[in-house]
Amino acid sequence: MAEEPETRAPAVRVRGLWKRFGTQAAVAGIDLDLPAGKFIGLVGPNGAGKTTTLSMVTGLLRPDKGTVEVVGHDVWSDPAEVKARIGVLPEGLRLFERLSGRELLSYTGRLRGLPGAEVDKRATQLLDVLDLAGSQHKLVVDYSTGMRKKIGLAAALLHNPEILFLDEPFEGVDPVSAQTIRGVLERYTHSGATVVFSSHVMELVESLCDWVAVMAAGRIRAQGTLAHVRGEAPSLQNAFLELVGAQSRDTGHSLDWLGGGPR
Ligand SMILES: Nc1ncnc2c1ncn2[C@@H]1O[C@H](COP(=O)(O)OP(=O)(O)OP(=O)(O)O)[C@@H](O)[C@H]1O
Repeated sequence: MAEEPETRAPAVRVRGLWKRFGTQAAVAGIDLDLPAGKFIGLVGPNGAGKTTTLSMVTGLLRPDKGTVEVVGHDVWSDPAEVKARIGVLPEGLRLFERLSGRELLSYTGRLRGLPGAEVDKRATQLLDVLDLAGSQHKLVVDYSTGMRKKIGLAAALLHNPEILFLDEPFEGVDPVSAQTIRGVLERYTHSGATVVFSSHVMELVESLCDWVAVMAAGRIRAQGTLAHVRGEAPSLQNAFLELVGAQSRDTGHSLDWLGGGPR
């Protein structure tokens, strides 16, 4: 199927990216061209290399080999330019636990060089939209998993980045909060910004994303528009299982002791 012609420069351009941990290649020489202004899903099974890839793309982990450009700037030779343009919600989000949600946003906004009054205005709006206004004076250490994701998202959005990278943003989030996060992200991409997020949840990716990259065992198995990656398969889930070679996997026949029979 023909891809739509892309007029804007890619949001992310990755060439020959490698990362090894000991003898294992977590990311094995990948190339990626992520278009600007799209809602992009990076999908793959556990251990595929999604977090390692996102960490290298956002300047959190140094690659062994390869290059990453974000909106035309090299992540490793031009880090300040890149970091000013991106927002990141990393995996295993580390936050300043002894600050309240409101203080965390004030601190983040000032680190980003925003004027105090603007930080206050944006923080109030984000806390409100993300349904955290009632907990804004609570310490982050006392936040639930979903609240931590939401305050992390608010901190990542505060400086109005061009690209937002989110590692499993919906994990541990209840359906109401997920809907709220989804609304914020949809509004953000409709204004021309780019979202790149990792997930295992195919239904979610299928309903949110217009562009998908499928990763397995450290390699990119497919990338392109949702329709292109789905191909003839009835759903993204089916296409994904085929791409990662999971269709024929033993689904537990060897566990003949499990369930009925003697205990
Ligand atoms: N710091 C590390 N030290 C050693 N091995 C690592 C490290 N980080 C990742 N790995 C290994 O690299 C591989 C890719 O891990 P990664 O976390 O990138 O996968 P993932 O696709 O994000 O997985 P998941 O969906 O389970 O979070 C895994 O086999 C993992 O064990």
